[in-house]
Amino acid sequence: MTIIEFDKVSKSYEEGKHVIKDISLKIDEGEFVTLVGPSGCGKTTLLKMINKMIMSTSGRIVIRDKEISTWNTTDLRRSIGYVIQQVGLFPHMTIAENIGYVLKITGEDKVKRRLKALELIKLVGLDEGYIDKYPRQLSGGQKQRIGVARALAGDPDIILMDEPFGAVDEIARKKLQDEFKQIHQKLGKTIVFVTHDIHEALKLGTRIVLMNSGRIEQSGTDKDLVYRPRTPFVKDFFGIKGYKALLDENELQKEYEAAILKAEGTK
Ligand SMILES: Nc1ncnc2c1ncn2[C@@H]1O[C@H](COP(=O)(O)OP(=O)(O)OP(=O)(O)O)[C@@H](O)[C@H]1O
Repeated sequence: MTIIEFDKVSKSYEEGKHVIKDISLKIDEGEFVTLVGPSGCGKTTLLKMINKMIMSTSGRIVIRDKEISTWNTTDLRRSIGYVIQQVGLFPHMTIAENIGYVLKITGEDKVKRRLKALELIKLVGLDEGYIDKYPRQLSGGQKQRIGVARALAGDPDIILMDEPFGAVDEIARKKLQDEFKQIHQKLGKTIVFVTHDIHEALKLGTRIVLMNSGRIEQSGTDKDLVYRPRTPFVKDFFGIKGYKALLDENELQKEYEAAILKAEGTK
């Protein structure tokens, strides 16, 4: 069932200069949609229109069967998790308090908030011992995990993520991706995830939406985009990186071993 719908949506920040151009897109419940494309193509603008952080200039946006202008902004935002690159944890609050913040606003008692924080900290792969620490005592990757836990605290059915793993190192990033993919499979939330990283987009998305200058160039599965590109732009964008991303770890290992054997044979 459709949970987010864009119907001929456009956006201009300056008169006559559209950064989103007539986009129509339907996202079903439980989908993991990655928005990918070159810098400035409009990914963040499109994402922020879902929780009313940016208003469209024309067209219709429908969230859970309700036209966006009829949503109370606070209600809408509380029902949608939001994770960005700089998670912005409150420095003077413990991790438990940070995770439980939304629940505090909605009136949950302290015991329930702590139980929820404990459940979520484990879900995002951290030891429960971290619960009484402060953000400054955590690494960048750990802070991102708390950002994810906090976004899940209010049990939203939609989660928006804008380059959430962009600032962490390569190894931590890969681990976060693997774990977050599992969390999605387990919880079945609808995720809209902005990234400029081809590998990340293909690995995480059940559907990948490639944007180009404010339009959708192609939308489909990883195989659709890499093996069946509809335009030269799609083909060029994914290129060899796309093929590599679709090879699984075993195939990559085999490729690597074959390259070594070949190199040794030519010594
Ligand atoms: N508040 C704003 N005022 C004017 N122009 C803006 C504003 N925000 C974004 N833009 C412009 O709109 C276009 C799309 O920006 P957006 O941030 O949505 O792109 P993006 O694909 O997310 O880029 P990136 O990958 O670099 O973050 C860009 O040309 C940008 O300069």
